[in-house]
Amino acid sequence: MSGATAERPAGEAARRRLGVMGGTFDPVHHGHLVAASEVQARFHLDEVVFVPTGQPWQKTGRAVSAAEDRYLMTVIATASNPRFSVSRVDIDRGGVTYTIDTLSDLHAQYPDDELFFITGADALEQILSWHRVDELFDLAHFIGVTRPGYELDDTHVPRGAISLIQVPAMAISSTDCRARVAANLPVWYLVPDGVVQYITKRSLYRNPDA
Ligand SMILES: Nc1ncnc2c1ncn2[C@@H]1O[C@H](COP(=O)(O)OP(=O)(O)OP(=O)(O)O)[C@@H](O)[C@H]1O
Ligand SMILES: O=C(O)c1ccc[n+]([C@@H]2O[C@H](COP(=O)([O-])O)[C@@H](O)[C@H]2O)c1
Repeated sequence: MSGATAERPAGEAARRRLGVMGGTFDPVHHGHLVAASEVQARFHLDEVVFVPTGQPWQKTGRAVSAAEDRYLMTVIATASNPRFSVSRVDIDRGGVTYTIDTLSDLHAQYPDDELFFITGADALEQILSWHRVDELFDLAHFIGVTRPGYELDDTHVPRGAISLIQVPAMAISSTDCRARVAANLPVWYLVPDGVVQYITKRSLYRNPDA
Protein backbone atom coordinates (compact mmCIF):
# COMPACT_ATOMS: atom_id res chain seq x y z
CA MET A 1 0.00 0.00 0.00
CA SER A 2 1.65 3.21 -1.06
CA GLY A 3 1.30 6.62 0.50
CA ALA A 4 0.06 5.55 3.96
CA THR A 5 1.10 8.06 6.57
CA ALA A 6 0.47 8.99 10.16
CA GLU A 7 -1.44 12.00 8.89
CA ARG A 8 -5.08 11.67 8.03
CA PRO A 9 -5.54 13.05 4.50
CA ALA A 10 -7.75 16.14 4.40
CA GLY A 11 -11.01 16.17 2.47
CA GLU A 12 -14.25 14.29 2.34
CA ALA A 13 -12.92 11.53 0.13
CA ALA A 14 -10.58 10.24 2.87
CA ARG A 15 -10.98 6.50 3.40
CA ARG A 16 -11.79 5.03 6.80
CA ARG A 17 -8.59 4.04 8.55
CA LEU A 18 -8.84 0.63 10.21
CA GLY A 19 -6.10 -0.64 12.55
CA VAL A 20 -5.70 -4.41 12.81
CA MET A 21 -4.24 -5.80 16.04
CA GLY A 22 -3.64 -9.51 15.52
CA GLY A 23 -2.62 -11.74 18.37
CA THR A 24 -3.05 -14.98 20.21
CA PHE A 25 -4.28 -13.01 23.24
CA ASP A 26 -3.83 -15.91 25.67
CA PRO A 27 -4.62 -13.79 27.64
CA VAL A 28 -4.98 -10.25 26.29
CA HIS A 29 -3.05 -7.85 28.57
CA HIS A 30 -2.40 -4.14 29.04
CA GLY A 31 0.65 -4.27 26.75
CA HIS A 32 -1.69 -5.07 23.83
CA LEU A 33 -4.24 -2.44 24.86
CA VAL A 34 -1.75 0.38 25.42
CA ALA A 35 -0.01 -0.32 22.09
CA ALA A 36 -3.31 -0.34 20.18
CA SER A 37 -4.52 2.83 21.91
CA GLU A 38 -1.29 4.67 21.14
CA VAL A 39 -1.36 3.65 17.47
CA GLN A 40 -5.06 4.58 17.19
CA ALA A 41 -4.37 8.09 18.44
CA ARG A 42 -1.07 8.73 16.66
CA PHE A 43 -2.25 7.40 13.28
CA HIS A 44 -5.73 8.91 13.55
CA LEU A 45 -7.35 5.52 13.07
CA ASP A 46 -11.12 5.42 13.07
CA GLU A 47 -11.10 2.01 14.73
CA VAL A 48 -8.74 -0.74 15.83
CA VAL A 49 -10.05 -4.25 15.37
CA PHE A 50 -8.47 -6.91 17.57
CA VAL A 51 -8.27 -10.24 15.76
CA PRO A 52 -7.65 -13.28 17.98
CA THR A 53 -5.88 -16.02 16.01
CA GLY A 54 -7.06 -19.49 15.20
CA GLN A 55 -4.07 -21.80 15.62
CA PRO A 56 -0.88 -19.71 15.75
CA TRP A 57 1.52 -21.88 13.74
CA GLN A 58 4.71 -20.30 15.11
CA LYS A 59 3.78 -20.70 18.79
CA THR A 60 4.95 -24.25 19.30
CA GLY A 61 5.58 -26.21 22.48
CA ARG A 62 2.32 -25.63 24.29
CA ALA A 63 -1.39 -25.92 23.72
CA VAL A 64 -3.09 -22.58 23.17
CA SER A 65 -6.31 -21.95 25.13
CA ALA A 66 -9.66 -22.46 23.43
CA ALA A 67 -10.43 -19.86 20.79
CA GLU A 68 -13.74 -18.94 22.46
CA ASP A 69 -11.99 -18.17 25.75
CA ARG A 70 -9.40 -15.99 24.02
CA TYR A 71 -12.13 -14.29 22.00
CA LEU A 72 -14.31 -13.55 25.05
CA MET A 73 -11.37 -12.20 27.05
CA THR A 74 -10.57 -9.88 24.14
CA VAL A 75 -14.19 -8.69 23.97
CA ILE A 76 -14.19 -8.01 27.73
CA ALA A 77 -10.87 -6.15 27.55
CA THR A 78 -11.85 -3.89 24.67
CA ALA A 79 -15.51 -3.24 25.54
CA SER A 80 -14.95 0.10 27.27
CA ASN A 81 -13.17 1.73 24.31
CA PRO A 82 -15.55 2.92 21.55
CA ARG A 83 -12.63 2.86 19.06
CA PHE A 84 -11.89 -0.83 19.72
CA SER A 85 -13.71 -3.84 18.32
CA VAL A 86 -13.05 -7.57 17.97
CA SER A 87 -13.26 -9.68 14.81
CA ARG A 88 -13.86 -13.42 14.61
CA VAL A 89 -12.44 -13.80 11.08
CA ASP A 90 -9.46 -15.92 12.10
CA ILE A 91 -11.39 -17.98 14.63
CA ASP A 92 -14.30 -18.65 12.28
CA ARG A 93 -12.03 -19.55 9.34
CA GLY A 94 -10.51 -22.16 11.65
CA GLY A 95 -7.22 -23.99 11.37
CA VAL A 96 -3.86 -22.29 11.20
CA THR A 97 -3.93 -18.49 11.03
CA TYR A 98 -1.91 -16.66 8.40
CA THR A 99 -2.00 -12.88 8.30
CA ILE A 100 -2.41 -12.95 4.51
CA ASP A 101 -5.85 -14.53 5.13
CA THR A 102 -6.70 -12.13 7.96
CA LEU A 103 -5.99 -9.12 5.78
CA SER A 104 -7.69 -10.60 2.70
CA ASP A 105 -10.85 -11.33 4.68
CA LEU A 106 -10.90 -7.88 6.29
CA HIS A 107 -10.30 -6.27 2.90
CA ALA A 108 -13.26 -8.21 1.47
CA GLN A 109 -15.40 -7.17 4.44
CA TYR A 110 -14.35 -3.50 4.35
CA PRO A 111 -13.26 -2.87 0.73
CA ASP A 112 -13.16 0.92 1.14
CA ASP A 113 -11.01 0.93 4.28
CA GLU A 114 -7.30 1.54 4.49
CA LEU A 115 -5.77 -1.21 6.66
CA PHE A 116 -2.96 -0.72 9.18
CA PHE A 117 -1.53 -3.91 10.69
CA ILE A 118 -0.02 -3.39 14.14
CA THR A 119 2.84 -5.60 15.24
CA GLY A 120 5.17 -5.63 18.24
CA ALA A 121 8.95 -5.57 17.85
CA ASP A 122 9.22 -9.31 18.65
CA ALA A 123 6.73 -10.31 15.95
CA LEU A 124 8.33 -7.90 13.49
CA GLU A 125 11.67 -9.67 13.94
CA GLN A 126 10.07 -12.82 12.48
CA ILE A 127 8.01 -11.29 9.71
CA LEU A 128 10.09 -12.58 6.82
CA SER A 129 9.13 -16.11 7.89
CA TRP A 130 5.41 -15.35 7.57
CA HIS A 131 3.30 -17.08 4.93
CA ARG A 132 3.31 -15.24 1.54
CA VAL A 133 5.10 -12.32 3.14
CA ASP A 134 5.73 -10.63 -0.22
CA GLU A 135 2.00 -10.06 -0.71
CA LEU A 136 1.32 -8.80 2.83
CA PHE A 137 2.53 -5.28 2.24
CA ASP A 138 0.10 -4.78 -0.67
CA LEU A 139 -2.85 -5.34 1.65
CA ALA A 140 -1.92 -3.13 4.59
CA HIS A 141 0.52 -0.57 5.85
CA PHE A 142 2.43 -2.10 8.78
CA ILE A 143 3.07 -0.31 12.07
CA GLY A 144 5.83 -1.68 14.28
CA VAL A 145 5.62 -0.78 17.97
CA THR A 146 8.28 -0.90 20.66
CA ARG A 147 8.25 -3.67 23.23
CA PRO A 148 10.59 -3.91 26.24
CA GLY A 149 13.39 -6.41 25.60
CA TYR A 150 13.24 -6.25 21.80
CA GLU A 151 14.95 -4.11 19.19
CA LEU A 152 12.55 -2.36 16.85
CA ASP A 153 14.12 -2.90 13.45
CA ASP A 154 12.53 -2.50 10.01
CA THR A 155 15.60 -2.82 7.82
CA HIS A 156 14.39 -6.21 6.53
CA VAL A 157 10.99 -4.82 5.47
CA PRO A 158 10.45 -3.13 2.08
CA ARG A 159 11.01 0.62 2.27
CA GLY A 160 7.78 2.56 2.79
CA ALA A 161 5.80 -0.53 3.84
CA ILE A 162 6.09 0.10 7.55
CA SER A 163 6.13 2.87 10.14
CA LEU A 164 7.75 2.48 13.53
CA ILE A 165 6.52 4.14 16.69
CA GLN A 166 7.41 4.19 20.33
CA VAL A 167 4.58 3.23 22.67
CA PRO A 168 4.52 3.42 26.49
CA ALA A 169 6.72 0.58 27.76
CA MET A 170 4.68 -2.23 29.26
CA ALA A 171 6.88 -5.13 30.36
CA ILE A 172 4.00 -7.60 30.25
CA SER A 173 3.65 -10.83 28.30
CA SER A 174 0.90 -13.42 28.08
CA THR A 175 3.52 -16.05 28.96
CA ASP A 176 4.26 -14.26 32.24
CA CYS A 177 0.54 -13.82 33.01
CA ARG A 178 -0.05 -17.56 32.52
CA ALA A 179 2.94 -18.44 34.68
CA ARG A 180 1.75 -16.12 37.43
CA VAL A 181 -1.71 -17.70 37.51
CA ALA A 182 -0.13 -21.16 37.61
CA ALA A 183 2.05 -20.03 40.53
CA ASN A 184 -0.93 -18.51 42.36
CA LEU A 185 0.42 -14.98 41.91
CA PRO A 186 -1.88 -12.07 41.04
CA VAL A 187 -2.42 -10.75 37.51
CA TRP A 188 -4.46 -7.79 38.71
CA TYR A 189 -3.36 -4.63 36.84
CA LEU A 190 -1.45 -6.66 34.25
CA VAL A 191 -4.73 -7.55 32.54
CA PRO A 192 -8.11 -5.74 32.78
CA ASP A 193 -10.20 -6.55 35.84
CA GLY A 194 -12.83 -8.38 33.79
CA VAL A 195 -10.14 -10.61 32.31
CA VAL A 196 -8.89 -11.52 35.81
CA GLN A 197 -12.45 -12.48 36.68
CA TYR A 198 -12.87 -14.47 33.48
CA ILE A 199 -9.60 -16.37 34.10
CA THR A 200 -10.76 -17.22 37.62
CA LYS A 201 -14.27 -18.20 36.57
CA ARG A 202 -13.00 -20.52 33.82
CA SER A 203 -10.00 -21.79 35.86
CA LEU A 204 -7.63 -20.93 33.02
CA TYR A 205 -3.84 -21.35 33.31
CA ARG A 206 -3.94 -23.26 36.61
CA ASN A 207 -2.05 -26.19 35.16
CA PRO A 208 1.14 -25.04 33.38
CA ASP A 209 1.33 -28.34 31.42
CA ALA A 210 -2.22 -28.08 30.05
N1 LIG B 1 4.00 -5.66 26.10
C1 LIG B 1 3.85 -5.45 24.79
N2 LIG B 1 4.20 -4.28 24.20
C2 LIG B 1 4.05 -4.08 22.87
N3 LIG B 1 3.54 -5.00 22.01
C3 LIG B 1 3.19 -6.20 22.53
C4 LIG B 1 3.31 -6.48 23.92
N4 LIG B 1 2.87 -7.74 24.14
C5 LIG B 1 2.51 -8.23 22.95
N5 LIG B 1 2.68 -7.32 21.98
C6 LIG B 1 2.38 -7.49 20.54
O1 LIG B 1 0.99 -7.84 20.44
C7 LIG B 1 0.79 -8.81 19.41
C8 LIG B 1 0.11 -10.06 19.97
O2 LIG B 1 0.94 -10.60 20.97
P1 LIG B 1 0.64 -12.00 21.69
O3 LIG B 1 -0.83 -12.23 21.77
O4 LIG B 1 1.47 -13.06 21.09
O5 LIG B 1 1.14 -11.66 23.18
P2 LIG B 1 2.47 -12.10 23.91
O6 LIG B 1 2.48 -11.41 25.24
O7 LIG B 1 3.65 -11.90 23.03
O8 LIG B 1 2.18 -13.66 24.11
P3 LIG B 1 3.14 -14.87 24.55
O9 LIG B 1 3.89 -14.42 25.79
O10 LIG B 1 2.16 -15.99 24.80
O11 LIG B 1 4.08 -15.15 23.39
C9 LIG B 1 2.19 -9.08 18.81
O12 LIG B 1 2.36 -8.24 17.69
C10 LIG B 1 3.12 -8.67 19.93
O13 LIG B 1 4.39 -8.28 19.44
O1 LIG C 1 1.15 -15.09 8.59
C1 LIG C 1 1.98 -15.72 9.25
O2 LIG C 1 2.66 -16.64 8.78
C2 LIG C 1 2.16 -15.34 10.72
C3 LIG C 1 3.13 -15.92 11.52
C4 LIG C 1 3.22 -15.54 12.86
C5 LIG C 1 2.36 -14.58 13.37
N1 LIG C 1 1.44 -14.03 12.56
C6 LIG C 1 0.47 -13.04 13.10
O3 LIG C 1 1.09 -12.10 13.95
C7 LIG C 1 0.17 -11.71 14.98
C8 LIG C 1 0.85 -11.93 16.34
O4 LIG C 1 1.07 -13.32 16.46
P1 LIG C 1 1.55 -13.97 17.83
O5 LIG C 1 1.84 -15.39 17.43
O6 LIG C 1 2.75 -13.19 18.27
O7 LIG C 1 0.42 -13.85 18.79
C9 LIG C 1 -1.08 -12.57 14.79
O8 LIG C 1 -2.04 -11.81 14.08
C10 LIG C 1 -0.58 -13.73 13.94
O9 LIG C 1 -1.58 -14.31 13.11
C11 LIG C 1 1.32 -14.37 11.27
